[in-house]
Amino acid sequence: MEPVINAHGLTHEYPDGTTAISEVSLTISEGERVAVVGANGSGKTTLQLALGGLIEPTAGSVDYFGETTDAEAVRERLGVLLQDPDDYLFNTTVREDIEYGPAQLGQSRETAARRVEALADDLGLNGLLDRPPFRLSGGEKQRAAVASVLAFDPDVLLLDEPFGAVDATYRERIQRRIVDHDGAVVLFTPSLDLVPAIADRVILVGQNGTIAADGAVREVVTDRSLLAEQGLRPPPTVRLFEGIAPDDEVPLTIAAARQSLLNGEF
Ligand SMILES: Nc1ncnc2c1ncn2[C@@H]1O[C@H](COP(=O)(O)OP(=O)(O)OP(=O)(O)O)[C@@H](O)[C@H]1O
Repeated sequence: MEPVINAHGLTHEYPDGTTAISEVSLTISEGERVAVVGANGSGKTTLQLALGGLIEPTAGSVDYFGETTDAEAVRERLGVLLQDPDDYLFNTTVREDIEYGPAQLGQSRETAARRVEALADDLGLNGLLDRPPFRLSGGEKQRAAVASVLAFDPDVLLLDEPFGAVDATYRERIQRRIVDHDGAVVLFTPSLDLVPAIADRVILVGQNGTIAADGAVREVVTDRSLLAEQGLRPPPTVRLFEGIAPDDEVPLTIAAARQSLLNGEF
């Protein structure tokens, strides 16, 4: 698989002297779904900003799509969703916010309108499209921000906690959109709970902004001592089946756990 992001020795120190990430090297390949997980303050957001080309790291570099090119040159292929939805919603109406990406990319009005309509249907934004974004609730704003990033169908999604404020219905829909996305997805989250349902690979950011682990989901989420060292806990099914199912068989999602119980496997 072609690399879509290649980071070499990324280190970032904020002006007050805090080193937020330290010597991070990683490759994300085409079509991969990766969760970057770490405790609060471990450096996930800083890493996202550096990978998305939104900060200039103190040291190291990032290149994209197998070429030595910077984020500016590939801006329209990267969909970066930051923690605060207000960073995305700056037009007069929600509709204009969602149409903004496709319009910037020169897509036709019809194509943009079709994508807006499909996203609005799926993410429950239909009744909200003509409202100013500041008149939305927290969860509605988050859904609108997710829609605005998905609207231009980027080759790489870098998503910081896209469902923190969102209820169960829309959490599932956003989850499905992420899983069905054709390009690469990198999800930044402080919790492993939803990770097995979304990602194939987990990168653990240690408390000092270095990479503590990088591997297949099962391998990382069943390593209890490693997770405890990083202030994290395994997903619910791994905790539930501890001592009941071996690590190489333990169901990693609620759906898989239910199926294995129905089958009388454990
Ligand atoms: N603008 C800033 N100036 C100085 N230090 C900062 C700044 N932003 C973040 N930090 C510090 O850098 C470190 C990493 O922060 P970062 O926001 O990247 O962590 P995070 O893993 O995203 O945390 P959370 O899960 O709480 O969102 C923390 O120690 C934080 O206090």
